[in-house]
Amino acid sequence: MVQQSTHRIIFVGGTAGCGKSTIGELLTETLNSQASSISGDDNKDKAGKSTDSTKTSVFIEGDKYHPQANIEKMAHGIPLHDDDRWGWLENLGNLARQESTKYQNVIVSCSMLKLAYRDLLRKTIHGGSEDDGVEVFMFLLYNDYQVIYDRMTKREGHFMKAEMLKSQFTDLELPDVTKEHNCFKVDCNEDSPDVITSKVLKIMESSTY
Ligand SMILES: Nc1ncnc2c1ncn2[C@@H]1O[C@H](COP(=O)(O)OP(=O)(O)O)[C@@H](O)[C@H]1O
Ligand SMILES: O=C(O)[C@H](O)[C@@H](O)[C@H](O)[C@H](O)COP(=O)(O)O
Repeated sequence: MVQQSTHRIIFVGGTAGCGKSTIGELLTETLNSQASSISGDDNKDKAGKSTDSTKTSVFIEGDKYHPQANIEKMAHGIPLHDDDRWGWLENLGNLARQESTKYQNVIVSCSMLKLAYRDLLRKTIHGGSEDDGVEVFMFLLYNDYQVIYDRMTKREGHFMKAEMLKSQFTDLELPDVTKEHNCFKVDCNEDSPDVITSKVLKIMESSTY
């Protein structure tokens, strides 16, 4: 079990369109609701969401932190290269670390397709020491190409178009949990966001600290 005093940084990753934002947001809301029902603090807004004063978890949408040049590249259908990604990943790692001093759980959506990207995130967060009271979890949401492609063609107003999905699958390096601590592939199939979020929570619950 994760110790109560441990702050968690939970990355939700995978290819474009796999559901990072959807699951990241739902996971954050679920953790906030759990915390407010445990504390008996029922400060909810009209939509039933936890209010700021009760929040123990925060969501960071990784796409919001891309430099403009990256957004323009992707919007023009040009896949990013490693050199476009290092600075973005480092910023996200630093931001997550910073937020973890304020929140019990920091949830970050970030594709982190390659092992080297995940290594950089872990290194940025922990520096030299992993014994720093911050536990990093990484989840790579996985679904069949066609399922994601179809969803992306229906998604409106996003800079990333479905045609970019091929290059995302080419870059994708799925994790092997025996080699990457606390890094898990989550098979999404046709599961609903609620079911996927429960899977993620269950994995964290059963992981040892
Ligand atoms: N489990 C799911 N079942 C059905 N549709 C989903 C599911 N997860 C996400 N979606 C839909 O798929 C699209 C892509 O999801 P999104 O969260 O934006 O992915 P990402 O952040 O990984 O690019 C959105 O239109 C979203 O509503
Ligand atoms: O919502 C999406 O479609 C994705 O999140 C998408 O925006 C993309 O995956 C990365 O943010 C770009 O970076 P990568 O090329 O490193 O995935």
